Amino acid sequence: MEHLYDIVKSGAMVKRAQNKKRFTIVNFKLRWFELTKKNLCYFNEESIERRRERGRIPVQGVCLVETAVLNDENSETISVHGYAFQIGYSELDEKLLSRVVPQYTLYLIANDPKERSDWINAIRQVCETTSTPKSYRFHPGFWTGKKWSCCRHLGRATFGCEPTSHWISEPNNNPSTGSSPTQNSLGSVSPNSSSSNSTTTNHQHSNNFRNLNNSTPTSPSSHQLQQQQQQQQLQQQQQLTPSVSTFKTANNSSSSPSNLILTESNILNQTVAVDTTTPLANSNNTINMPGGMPGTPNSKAKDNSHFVKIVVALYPFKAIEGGDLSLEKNAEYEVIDDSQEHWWKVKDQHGNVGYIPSNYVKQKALLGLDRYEWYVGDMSRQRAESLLKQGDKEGCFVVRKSSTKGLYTLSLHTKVPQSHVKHYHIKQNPRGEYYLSEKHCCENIPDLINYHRHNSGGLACRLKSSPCDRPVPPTAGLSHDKWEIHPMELMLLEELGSGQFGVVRRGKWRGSIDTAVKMMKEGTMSEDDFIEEAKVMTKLQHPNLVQLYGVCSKHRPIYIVTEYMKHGSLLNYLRRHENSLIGNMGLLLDMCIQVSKGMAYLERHNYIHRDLAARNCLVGSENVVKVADFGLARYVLDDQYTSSGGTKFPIKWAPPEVLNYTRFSSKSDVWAYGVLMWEIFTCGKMPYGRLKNTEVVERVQRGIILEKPKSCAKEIYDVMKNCWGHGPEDRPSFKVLKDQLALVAQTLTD
Ligand SMILES: Nc1ncnc2c1ncn2[C@@H]1O[C@H](COP(=O)(O)OP(=O)(O)OP(=O)(O)O)[C@@H](O)[C@H]1O
Ligand SMILES: [Zn+2]
Repeated sequence: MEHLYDIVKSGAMVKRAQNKKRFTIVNFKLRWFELTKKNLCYFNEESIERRRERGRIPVQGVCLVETAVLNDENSETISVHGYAFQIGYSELDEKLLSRVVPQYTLYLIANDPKERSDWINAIRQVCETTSTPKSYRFHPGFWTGKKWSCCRHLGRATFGCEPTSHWISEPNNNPSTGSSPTQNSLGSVSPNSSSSNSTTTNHQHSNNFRNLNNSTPTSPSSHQLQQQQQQQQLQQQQQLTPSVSTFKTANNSSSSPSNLILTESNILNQTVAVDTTTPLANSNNTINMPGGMPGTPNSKAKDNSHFVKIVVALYPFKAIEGGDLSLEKNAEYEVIDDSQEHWWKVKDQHGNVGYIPSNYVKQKALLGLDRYEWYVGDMSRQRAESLLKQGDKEGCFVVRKSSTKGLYTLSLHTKVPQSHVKHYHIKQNPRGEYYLSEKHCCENIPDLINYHRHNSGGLACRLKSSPCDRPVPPTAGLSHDKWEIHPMELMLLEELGSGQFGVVRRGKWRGSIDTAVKMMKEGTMSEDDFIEEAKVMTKLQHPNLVQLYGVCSKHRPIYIVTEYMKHGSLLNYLRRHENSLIGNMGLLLDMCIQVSKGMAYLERHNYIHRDLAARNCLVGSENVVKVADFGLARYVLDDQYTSSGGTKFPIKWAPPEVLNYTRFSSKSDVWAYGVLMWEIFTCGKMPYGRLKNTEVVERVQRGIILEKPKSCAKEIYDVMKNCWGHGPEDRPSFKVLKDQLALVAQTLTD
C-alpha cells in the first residue's frame, strides 16, 4: 500500500531564493528536498533529527514544471551554470482561474542533466495523479526585476514566451502497456504513469548531506539508457571547470555541488555545445532555444511551430545564389526553417524569405554581449594584442572571455609611454556588480564600458573605439546546399604554393569571396570517392578548421575550393617568424590550443585526420590557426604516401599501431598532435632531425620520444609526452587535451 506521505523522491539541490529582485550568490542555498504525493518540502538539512523545514509546495498548486535558463549575459544579476528547472505554482483557487503566469516560481538547480530530468519527471508524475494542470505558457528565463531574461518583456505578468511541454498523458497515449514513453521538452523520456519504477525513490537517509549523488537509480529502460548516455556525453562535452565562486551550504560548510558553476554568465557556451551534435545527422538546430538543455535535441521546438524564433545578424551576408537572403548586420530575422544545420530559411522585415548561413546569426534572446561591437568572445590574449596593435590607436579596446572561465578581460591599446596593450580583469563585487577599479561599479558590463568611455577611472586611458569589424567567418559551402562550384565563377589568381597533389592558387568566387583552389594532379586521388566525401566535408564547420567550400568536379583536373588563409602553411610561418615567435610561449601555446579545438571537433564527429602536422595547418590573420586537409589522405592513390613503408608516408608523425598495422584512429591523430606541438615549440624544426625513417621507426617502437624543446615549459612538455603514450588507450582525447592546455595557459600566461 502506498501512503500519501511516502517519499517519492528525495535529494539535495540548490534553490534560488524566491521574491528576491536580484539574485546574488547569497540567494542560492543548498536544500534537502522531499517529494511526496502531496507536497514538495525542503529542509535545511537531511538529518531527520536536526532538520528544519524551510518551505513546501502543495502538489495540487503546481501548474508547470519546466527547465530554466538562469544565465543572462547582460547580467544585472549573477548567472547560474547548472541544470536549472522551474516549478510554477499558484494558490489553488488562483490556479483554477488559470492565470497567464503562475503566481510563484521556484527555481532549482540539479547537479547534472539526469538528476534534473529525474526530478522534473517525478514531480510531473505526482502532479498528474492529484490534479489536472492547465495548459500554460511560460518563460524559460527568469524575471530580473525589470524584465524577463528570455524574451526581454518588461511586464512581470506577461504571457509566457514559450508553451509548456505536454506532460499530461493523453487519453490515447495507452498508459497501460508501459510501452512508448513520450518525449518531453528535455528530450528525455517521461515515465508512463503506470510504471511505478520510473520514479526514483530514495530512502537513503544517510547523514551525508554533501553527497549529492546518493540517489538509487532504478533499472532504466533502453530509452532512458540512451538518454542517459546522451547526457553523459553532453556532460563530458561541456567543460566543467572549477567554479569561480563556490557557495555556502545552509550549515555553512563550503561544499558545493560538483558540477554547478555560479558565475557571471557565459551564454556562448551554449552555442559551443550546439556544435557537439553531429552535423552529419543534419538535425536539431533548435537546441539553442531557451528552455532547451544545451546540446540535446529539443523536440518541443519542432512540435510548436507557432513559437517564433527571432535571430539577429552578427555579420553581413551577401546573397549571391538564388534562394539565399542577404543579411544586414544587427537586423532581425524570423526563422522559418532551421531543420538543416548550416543554412536556415528566414524572413526579413520586408517579408523576403531565403537561406542564410546559420553561423552568421544568433538567437535574439541569447544574444548577450554579442550585440556589442567591442565584444570578441573567445579570443586569446595574444590574438587580442595583435588585433589591437594593428590599428595602433590610442584607447582602442576589446572585451574578451578571460582564460579563467566565466570571467571577462578588457584589452586596451595605449600609446603612453609607448605602444602597448594592457589587460584588465573585469571583476565582480559581492553584490554582483562589475568593476575595473573598485570605486566604479556598474550593474552590467555594457554600463561599465560606457562609464570608462567617459572616465579613465584608473585605466591607462579612456576607452575609445573598438578595432574594426569582427572577422567574418566562412560559411559551410558557398550557398545553401551547394558543393559543386562552376569553374567559370572562379577567377584564378596567384600561385600560393604546391604540394604533392599539384598547385594551389588563390581564387575569387563570383568576384567577391577569397578562396584557395587546389588543382588536383590527375591520377593522384580516387576522385569519385572524394567527390562524394566532399559533400559531407563541406558540412564540417569549426573556427579552427579550414572550411571546405566545395569542388569543381565536372572538369579535369578537379579543383578543391577552400577558405583562403593569408599566411599560408603553419610550418613555413613558424620558420619565417622564428625570431619573434621563439620566446613567445603564450603565442605558441595559443596556436596549440587552437589546433586542439579544431581536432576536438573532428574527434566529436568521429572524423580522423590521418595526416595532422604543421605543414597541414594554415595561418590566417591575427594568428588564427586552422587545421586543413582532414581526411584527404584516404583518397590518395600513391601507395608511397599511403602505406607505412612508403617513402612519402608521414612516419615521424605516426604512432606504433600505425607503423605496425596502419591502424588509424582519433588517438593516432593525438600522437601526431604531440609531434605538431613539438614542431610549434621548435618553430618548425624537423622532428628527429636527420634520422632516417627506419631509425625513427626503431626508436618509436622502443619507446624513445622527442626531447623537450628549449623554449618549452615543463608543463607543456608533459602534455606532449601524454600524446606519445605507447598504446592508443594510453593517450588522452582531444577533448581532454584542450582542457589541459587551457589550464596550463591560465597558470603560465594570465
Ligand atoms: N587554404 C589555403 N590558403 C592559403 N594558402 C594555402 C591554402 N592551401 C594551401 N596553401 C598553400 O599552398 C601550399 C601547398 O599546399 P598543399 O596542401 O597542396 O601541400 P602541402 O600541404 O604543403 O603538402 P602535401 O601535399 O604533402 O600535404 C601550402 O604550403 C600553402 O602555402
Ligand atoms: Zn520569456
